[in-house]
Amino acid sequence: MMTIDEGVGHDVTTAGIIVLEDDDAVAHAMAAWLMQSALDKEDGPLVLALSGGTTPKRLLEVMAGPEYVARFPWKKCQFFYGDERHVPPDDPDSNYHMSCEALFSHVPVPPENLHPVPTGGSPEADAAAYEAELKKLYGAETFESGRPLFDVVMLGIGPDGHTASLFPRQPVLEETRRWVSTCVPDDAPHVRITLTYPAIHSSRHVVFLLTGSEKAAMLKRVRRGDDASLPSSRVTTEGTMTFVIDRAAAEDLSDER
Ligand SMILES: O=C(O)[C@H](O)[C@@H](O)[C@H](O)[C@H](O)COP(=O)(O)O
Repeated sequence: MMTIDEGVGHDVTTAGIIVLEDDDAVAHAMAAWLMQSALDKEDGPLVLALSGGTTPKRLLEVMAGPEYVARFPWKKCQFFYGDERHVPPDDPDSNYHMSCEALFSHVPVPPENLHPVPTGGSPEADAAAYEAELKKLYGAETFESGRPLFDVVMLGIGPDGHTASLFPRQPVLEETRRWVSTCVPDDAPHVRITLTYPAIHSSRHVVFLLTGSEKAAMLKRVRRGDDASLPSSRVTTEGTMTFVIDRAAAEDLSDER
């Protein structure tokens, strides 16, 4: 798989940051990199964990464009979700719903390549079912280092420093065994189902997508890495971690680059 800076056509700094002009540039660069990675992959499908949120939505919309409909190897890609709200799949708050509206209802992806988080049972049972689905794909009950579950895990960062549905102060942050867990945020609606830190760790690439000046201060805090109460700052991967951001989100990082 090509490195992200080759794919995006910009240098990644030693700190693992790529700064592009604006949210549109971020979306287009990520879409191009994902397509090339999927085309290049020879040893099985490209396995993605998608994120909810506004920046990924723009990326998915770009991937619904004619060039991607025609050239993206849809059959070669397995689409999972980093987290989900425990709501029906047609709920406006569902990440699956958002991804279908933005992308999947417009492209020739085989339905069996879409892996929405189940939300029809209890949150605990649905989390366990999603974990079982991931274990089936992986072909083992425990992670082996050097054999990542995901090719790419896409993440955002929320205003309280959460990522996926790993929210501050929640027990899920201490999970070491489960791959998928529930999370009940203090002040966000809906029970969530989320990948845990160990599942995110089993990846070739973790990519944080951040755009807009409202992300700048939190990004600086996360990048400082000295505040373990911010869930985003505790994400690790056995592969590479890259922040693909726009100028506005980068405005507080001048001392880092
Ligand atoms: O919303 C979700 O489904 C994700 O759980 C969440 O982690 C999201 O990625 C961040 O809150 C950033 O969201 P924005 O990109 O919309 O700011």
